[in-house]
Amino acid sequence: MKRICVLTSGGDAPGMNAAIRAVTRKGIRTGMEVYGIGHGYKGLIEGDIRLMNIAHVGDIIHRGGTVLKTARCEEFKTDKGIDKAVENINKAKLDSIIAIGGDGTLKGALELVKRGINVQFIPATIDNDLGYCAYSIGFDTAVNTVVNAANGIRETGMSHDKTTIIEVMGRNCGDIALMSGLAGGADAVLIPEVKSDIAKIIDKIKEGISRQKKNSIIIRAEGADISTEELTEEIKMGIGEDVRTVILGYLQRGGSPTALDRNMATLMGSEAVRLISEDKPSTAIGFDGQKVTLVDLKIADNIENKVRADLLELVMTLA
Ligand SMILES: Nc1ncnc2c1ncn2[C@@H]1O[C@H](COP(=O)(O)OP(=O)(O)OP(=O)(O)O)[C@@H](O)[C@H]1O
Ligand SMILES: O=P(O)(O)OC[C@H]1O[C@](O)(CO)[C@@H](O)[C@@H]1O
Ligand SMILES: [Mg+2]
Repeated sequence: MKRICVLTSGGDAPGMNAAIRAVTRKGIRTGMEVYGIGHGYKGLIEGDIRLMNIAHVGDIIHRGGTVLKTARCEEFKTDKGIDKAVENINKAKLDSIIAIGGDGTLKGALELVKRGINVQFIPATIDNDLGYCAYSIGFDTAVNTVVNAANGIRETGMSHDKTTIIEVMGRNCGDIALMSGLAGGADAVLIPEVKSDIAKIIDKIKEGISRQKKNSIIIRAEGADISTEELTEEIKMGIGEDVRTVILGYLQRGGSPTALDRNMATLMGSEAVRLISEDKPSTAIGFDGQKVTLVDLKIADNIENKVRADLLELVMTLA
């Protein structure tokens, strides 16, 4: 009987629970013993390893967050920390680890692989910043959350003739800003990957004002090259009108996962168990829009993430 374990690491992402459910239930029903690790790599170091059963993952498919809990664990970035984790993995006689998280979690998984542990990686981060795959679990829910917020902001902005700057998450990746800007009909989007052209944005908003459109929406990714405060000041001065600012923050990480995120999580979780049952090497699992994709885990970490920068122009053309 194979003994496998599942953990969630880094920021939580909507859909992580659906992935935990798929891994646990498919694992058990394939004849495996499935263990859950609490608080990601921290739990591996501390030996927080518990046996899961079918009921443990009941009623979670629709919930955001992660029932296994998650953490950012600095100790796991040290040899001492990783060695302790490997010791616990061997002590518990675990055949394979299923790690669910973002780019940092992938780096951590690579360290385990270097020490001879079999790891199946499932991408789950609202940032969508993993270069080896087109999509990460949680991104769709986060974008929908931003778009819903932008809808409300648009209504009050329209009523008061106000321009609003919305700051969104994404760390060094502009995908949340770009895709929510496109879906929310924003007037301009600022992302970390592209130098911001404030004069162009001001001209665009002024053009709107000249045709009586006084409620523009600008979406700024948190990693963009100008701060929200500076941007607000510059736009205020440039258009000669008051500007409001909304920082969406953690609400982008919570919320019930969309059907897309649940299904991605379910398919990838199921695939991870299949790979282990067939004794496959460590793999980074992904999705290309239609089907699950597989990349050698050692290669996955070196694939650079590319942003659809051309969409910035499209946002402004359509505004
Ligand atoms: N270079 C590394 N070596 C070993 N472990 C790492 C490395 N980088 C990150 N990790 C581990 O992975 C954990 C999660 O990484 P990080 O905090 O970057 O989040 P993430 O997985 O990228 O998710 P998100 O970006 O969505 O929050 C870290 O706290 C650390 O324990
Ligand atoms: O949870 P923390 O440590 O505040 O991290 C926030 C970061 O995590 C993310 O929400 C991803 O999980 C990023 O978008 C953001 O930069
Ligand atoms: Mg990350």
